[in-house]
Amino acid sequence: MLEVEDANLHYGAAQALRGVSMKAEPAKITCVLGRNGVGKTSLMRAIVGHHPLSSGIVRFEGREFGRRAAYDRARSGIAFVPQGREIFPLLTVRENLETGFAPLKRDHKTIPDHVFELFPVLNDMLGRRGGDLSGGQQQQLAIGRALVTRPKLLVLDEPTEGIQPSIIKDIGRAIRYLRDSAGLAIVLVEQYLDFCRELADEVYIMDRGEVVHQGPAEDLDRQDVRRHLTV
Ligand SMILES: Nc1ncnc2c1ncn2[C@@H]1O[C@H](COP(=O)(O)OP(=O)(O)OP(=O)(O)O)[C@@H](O)[C@H]1O
Repeated sequence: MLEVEDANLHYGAAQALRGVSMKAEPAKITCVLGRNGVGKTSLMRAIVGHHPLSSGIVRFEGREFGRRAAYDRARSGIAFVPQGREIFPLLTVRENLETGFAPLKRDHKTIPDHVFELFPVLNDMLGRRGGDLSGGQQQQLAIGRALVTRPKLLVLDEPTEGIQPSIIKDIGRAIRYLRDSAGLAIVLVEQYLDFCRELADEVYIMDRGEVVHQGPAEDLDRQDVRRHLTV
């Protein structure tokens, strides 16, 4: 469904991705791991169209994206939950969710029921400002907003960062539901290894802009694989 082939990405003279290839499939969770600054966010930004590749291909459902803009990719069914959540602090929870309507056709502009089933707190707080929510609630809001766009592929960049354990569990349950019941393809960038091990089907490990390991989640128990993740 999603294929990245031989991706290179630069910030000026600095190269952040070096020949990266990866895939993500429907009803599977693909985890991207690696230490700080190895290029995980850059890869996600290239997939969703926030930063252009210098060379290489991003293909979704058989179509090459080339230089297509982020909103166009959202319309094709890609949703992004960015690192740091980026919710609108002065908009209400409802208004934040409704920003997800942007890529939808007029008669699809509704909030799907499963958003409130997965995250009941959002229903309880619809009239509250986004900035008044806790970090964990904001993360649930960011995921909810992404689901409003009715994605086929959900890209999550470190959704557990700075979040309390009970909400991490809720987020894990939601991600599993989205894979198993909604059949979404999920790409998950994570630093929290146990969360990844519990959820992932396929794992990619990056180091210095390159993919240094690819394999099933069980590989994370191998010492030669783990060494890529230790400081
Ligand atoms: N906008 C930018 N301009 C210049 N360099 C950048 C920019 N964004 C990232 N970089 C650099 O590119 C490299 C990869 O960064 P990236 O954020 O993709 O890594 P990461 O693996 O997601 O790290 P983290 O886990 O800290 O989020 C780093 O060396 C970083 O300093």
